[in-house]
Amino acid sequence: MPAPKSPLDDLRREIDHIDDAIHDLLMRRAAVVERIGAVKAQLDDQNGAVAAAPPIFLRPAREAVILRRLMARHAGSFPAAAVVRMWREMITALTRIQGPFAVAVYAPEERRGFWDVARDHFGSFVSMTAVNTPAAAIRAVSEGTATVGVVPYPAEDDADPWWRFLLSSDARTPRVVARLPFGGRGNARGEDRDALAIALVPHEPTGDDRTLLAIELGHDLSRGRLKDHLEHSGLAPTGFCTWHAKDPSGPSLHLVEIADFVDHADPRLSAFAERLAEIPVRVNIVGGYAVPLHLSHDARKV
Ligand SMILES: C=C(O[C@@H]1C=C(C(=O)O)C=C[C@H]1O)C(=O)O
Repeated sequence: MPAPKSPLDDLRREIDHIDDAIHDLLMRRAAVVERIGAVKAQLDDQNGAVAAAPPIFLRPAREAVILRRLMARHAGSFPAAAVVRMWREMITALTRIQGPFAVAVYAPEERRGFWDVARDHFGSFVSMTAVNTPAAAIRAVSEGTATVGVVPYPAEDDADPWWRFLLSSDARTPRVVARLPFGGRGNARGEDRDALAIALVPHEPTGDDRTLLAIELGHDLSRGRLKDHLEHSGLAPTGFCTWHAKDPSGPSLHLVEIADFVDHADPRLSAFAERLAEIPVRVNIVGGYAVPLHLSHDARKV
């Protein structure tokens, strides 16, 4: 006599069908990503990319737009933060089928939190190396041994800020391209501040962005005045870090975060330079990032 049917059997069969459908879609998505990779490599060739430099397939802005769009339609009991984690694992896994991908993370013994947020963002199967200084992460990206570097979000008290090394407009100087975590810290260890991802890809707009400007001033100027000049030029600052070479009254370098996407052609930058006509000024776009998601579900708050 056949065993009586358990009420679980039908439901589990339904799960098996759903899993097949999800799996089919994942395989289909991989095939489309491969086609996108081929188009990107072709475009890179047409744009005369340096032949010796392998194409970089990562597009952090597109990734942010994908996740924002999904979170806007998300409903039901599936935790939103878990959806983001699954997509993050998938996106890097698929970017890796387009071409090489490796991450260099500033994660010395006592700062393991950066390793965790990098792993949450780039997935658990990507090649990831811990380095002991942010400068080493920058070097790895610049030399091509890493596709992405993960460095601490700048802080006011940094004695030797890493962002000073991103001032060159040379094609091998990495740009800031993302802020981590993008979908909440989850169970990442430590209370480290956020991290920034750097890579040799352009800073692209997503519709909700921050831009990091490095402003070199020939004479010292108070932060209040600098802030006024920026605001009057339409560039609303949301954060400041200042670095003085040696002499506090001499030239200073400011890293200013602007609450918008800004590129070199932005008329607000020329308006700003005009306002500062009497002071030698050099503005460098260090990159920027898509504003991270604000998810109500975070493991720490449960
Ligand atoms: C597929 C692409 O390449 C990468 C993979 C993405 C994805 O899996 O959706 C998104 C952006 C890129 O980092 C793309 O550029 O669209």
